[in-house]
Amino acid sequence: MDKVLIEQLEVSTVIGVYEWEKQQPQPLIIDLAMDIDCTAAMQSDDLTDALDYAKVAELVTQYCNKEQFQLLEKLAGELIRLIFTEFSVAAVKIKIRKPQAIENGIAAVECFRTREQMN
Ligand SMILES: Nc1nc2c(c(=O)[nH]1)N=C([C@H](O)[C@@H](O)CO)CN2
Repeated sequence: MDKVLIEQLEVSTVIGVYEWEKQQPQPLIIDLAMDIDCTAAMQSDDLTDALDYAKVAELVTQYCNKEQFQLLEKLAGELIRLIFTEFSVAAVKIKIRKPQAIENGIAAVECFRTREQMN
């Protein structure tokens, strides 16, 4: 299966379990890998036959700006659901890094779901 990727997308969102984390946004870095058949775009050279990664990046950024969750896992699941709703992709892998979470490393979650698994 072909993939369209977005790597190291920087977003800002209110996220965290603790009260101090709920007071202001913090940065997250998101990697996305979306399974999609690129045959039509290969043949036509037309963006309307492709998954427009700029539109996915804009949607994800805007969603993070306005929503608020406690866990990275919840945000990952909601972003996967949103991408399946808006775009014709067969599967999504998402990795969300939270650079400010731990002092001496970078915490992250990585989730993969097919469209069938989300139905
Ligand atoms: N698996 C997870 N563990 C933790 C999360 C999370 O979202 N998923 N979040 C926190 C806190 O919000 C932490 O980032 C504060 O530093 C702790 N563990």
